[in-house]
Amino acid sequence: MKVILASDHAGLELRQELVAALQERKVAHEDVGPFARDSVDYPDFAARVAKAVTSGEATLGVLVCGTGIGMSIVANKHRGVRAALCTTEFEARMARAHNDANVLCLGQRVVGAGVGRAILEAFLGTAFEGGRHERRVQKIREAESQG
Ligand SMILES: O=C[C@H](O)[C@H](O)[C@H](O)COP(=O)(O)O
Repeated sequence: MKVILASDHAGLELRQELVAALQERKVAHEDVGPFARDSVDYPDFAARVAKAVTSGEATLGVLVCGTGIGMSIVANKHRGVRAALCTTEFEARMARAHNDANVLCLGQRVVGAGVGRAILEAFLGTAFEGGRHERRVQKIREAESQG
């Protein structure tokens, strides 16, 4: 498994915290920035992560902005991305188990470092259940191809 992470300026510190968590757990990852506090535009960084996930360059993506909302909106514009904005561990588990979410979005202005780490661990530690959920995820794919 390889995780790719990005943020905007408003998510930089939480992203760094999540990178540290992945390093501690020896999870393969790539941090694509930004690496300075200058104001940047979240769509640019969301696109980088979305492309890595849909191309297979990375297994899962993590995006952090102020609220996580902008990142989730942009990521979900990319075909094949199922981005989930999570504020709780429960949401993160369900996003993987039921929705086969492949990108986790977090808001640094919403959740603290400890909760953010716990959400990431729940997301990475939960597998897609398949079964009835596979049929529903397939309908998401069909909706994408119609859109
Ligand atoms: O959804 C958007 C994100 O929360 C951005 O991080 C936020 O809009 C950035 O705001 P500002 O430019 O005021 O730091």
